[in-house]
Amino acid sequence: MSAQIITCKAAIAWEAGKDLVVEDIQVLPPGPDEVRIKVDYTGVCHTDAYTLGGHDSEGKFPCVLGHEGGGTVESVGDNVTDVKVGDHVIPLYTAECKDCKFCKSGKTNLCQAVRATQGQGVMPDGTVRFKCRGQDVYHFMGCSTFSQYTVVSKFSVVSIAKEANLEKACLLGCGITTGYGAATKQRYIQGAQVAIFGVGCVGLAAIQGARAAGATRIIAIDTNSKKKSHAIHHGATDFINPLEIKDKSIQEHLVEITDGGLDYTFDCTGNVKVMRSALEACHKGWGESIIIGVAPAGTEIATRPFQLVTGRVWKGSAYGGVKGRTELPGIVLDYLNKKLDVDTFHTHSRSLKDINEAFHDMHGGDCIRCVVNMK
Ligand SMILES: NC(=O)C1=CN([C@@H]2O[C@H](COP(=O)(O)OP(=O)(O)OC[C@H]3O[C@@H](n4cnc5c(N)ncnc54)[C@H](OP(=O)(O)O)[C@@H]3O)[C@@H](O)[C@H]2O)C=CC1
Ligand SMILES: N[C@@H](CCC(=O)N[C@@H](CSC=O)C(=O)NCC(=O)O)C(=O)O
Ligand SMILES: [Zn+2]
Ligand SMILES: [Zn+2]
Repeated sequence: MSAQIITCKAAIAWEAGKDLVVEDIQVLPPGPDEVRIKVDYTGVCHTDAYTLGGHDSEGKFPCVLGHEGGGTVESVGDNVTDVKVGDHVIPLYTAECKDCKFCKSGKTNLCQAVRATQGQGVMPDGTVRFKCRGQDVYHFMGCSTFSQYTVVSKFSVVSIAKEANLEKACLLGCGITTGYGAATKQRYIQGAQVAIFGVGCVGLAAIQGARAAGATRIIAIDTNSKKKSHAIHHGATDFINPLEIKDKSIQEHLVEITDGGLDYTFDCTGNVKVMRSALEACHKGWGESIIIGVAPAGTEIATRPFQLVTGRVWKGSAYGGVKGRTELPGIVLDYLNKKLDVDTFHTHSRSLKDINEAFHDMHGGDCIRCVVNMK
């Protein structure tokens, strides 16, 4: 029997800068290369707030935000073979087609098969699967997990072990995998001195990745001293609140205490001034700074070119460099085998009707991740 339109609840972002509105939405059946998912849980990431705040140059409204979900496959299109009805799945905002130039390069996880339409808020055929009050509603990051049901491309979803609790595993859809992957994928991190700027969900996961990969000194830097205990729990050896450093910049302080600078630094704030500090805290000749944070539209990074001439490297990472369909099931197994701590990132819970409170939680200073129960 072919799939029908589903009417369910979703949190609609009608316009930038306004609260989400939870109301009925119609979710169309999946196309031949698509998967319809019953979303069980979703995290709320800083990037959702960034787009809702009007800072995303790709932001399209009205839309269904959310990209850190876990759910169950409800129906699949005729050409879908890798996931089946009833599977537990994670939607992937970084798709993996396994066939494009990017996927086949072996150099990047940035599959381009659906990226152009994803950025326009539509499915690969150029149309949407959401309607509300008779109006088309855009998709977001190819996931739109703030709806009880969503439709994604078959390249943007992966099945995971059913033993993994989706209330926790949903966080592997973005924040944890992003930080953990970005650190573990650095080639020479074993024995390295590392600094992580911003220790929210992404930064804490980067600390955990650096520890797992054998970094010997891991310096956590955050303007919120309440993050210190979380940072130490995940493996930081030092915690610095940059607001407490007087008479010198944080990068000067870091260069001093590390005998010339860090081997690796990670920006997990999205603040372009912090990105500069992170680059300039790197060791001359070889230090590498990885930008993970997403900066507001219109902002730009700056440093003296001499910083790069003298051997520091500035680069970036999306979704931790992880290829979702190939690698995420193994990361979920690491979680199940207790090699990766996921549970302690889940500090707050909300129901769908209270989803706006999850955004307030995020800015409250004591929240790592708020998980929304979509039932
Ligand atoms: N590249 C990618 O694939 C991804 C990027 N991101 C981006 O990564 C960034 C981090 O995300 P997330 O962990 O969810 O965000 P959080 O807001 O949870 O964490 C950021 C942390 O940085 C702190 N901070 C703010 N300003 C400074 C500063 N000047 N110096 C040091 N610390 C500071 C914040 O403190 P306070 O709480 O006081 O504000 C907070 O503790 C965001 O920009 C997000 O959009 C997220 C996921 C994937
Ligand atoms: N749309 C923005 C850029 C937003 C961005 O950089 N997104 C990250 C993921 S953030 C997750 O929480 C990312 O993966 N970027 C790579 C990509 O292909 O989008 C803009 O237009 O600036
Ligand atoms: Zn995110
Ligand atoms: Zn691809």
